[in-house]
Amino acid sequence: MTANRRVVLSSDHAGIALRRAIATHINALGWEAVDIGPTTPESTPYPQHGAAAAQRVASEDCRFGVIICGTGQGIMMAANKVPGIRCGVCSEPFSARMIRQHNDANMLALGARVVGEGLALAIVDGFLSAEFEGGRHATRVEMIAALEQ
Ligand SMILES: O=C(CO)[C@H](O)[C@H](O)COP(=O)(O)O
Repeated sequence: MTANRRVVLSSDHAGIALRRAIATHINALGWEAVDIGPTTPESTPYPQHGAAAAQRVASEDCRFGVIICGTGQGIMMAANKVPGIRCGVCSEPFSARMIRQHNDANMLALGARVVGEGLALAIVDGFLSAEFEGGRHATRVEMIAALEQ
């Protein structure tokens, strides 16, 4: 499958079960889940996993990323340190649609200790089905990019 249908998935130890459920769901939707782990349940620091997934998106090897830790917050913070990444934490589908439509987000962060599996899948659906609207929002996204200089 081409890079523009690939979704990289990563998590810390808190997000392993949810990550696997999301990978299965993403594949069933016709995207290709690129699950970069971790696979074992030992405690593992979220910054390295957020950064690893973010690099796959920033390098355009994958179109989107979905990253998971206990709250989604720490792994989101790490991912957003990688130039070109726009990642938001979402706990409901409306925000997941809006970060695509208005913010052109390329990564979604979820909290495995915040949302259950059913809600998480609905959030992923919202994120993957929405399109960036451009227009006035493009100017604002360009302003975010300028902050990276
Ligand atoms: O949510 C997180 C970061 O934002 C982490 O998953 C959480 O801090 C891990 O905690 P613990 O080491 O107690 O499992």
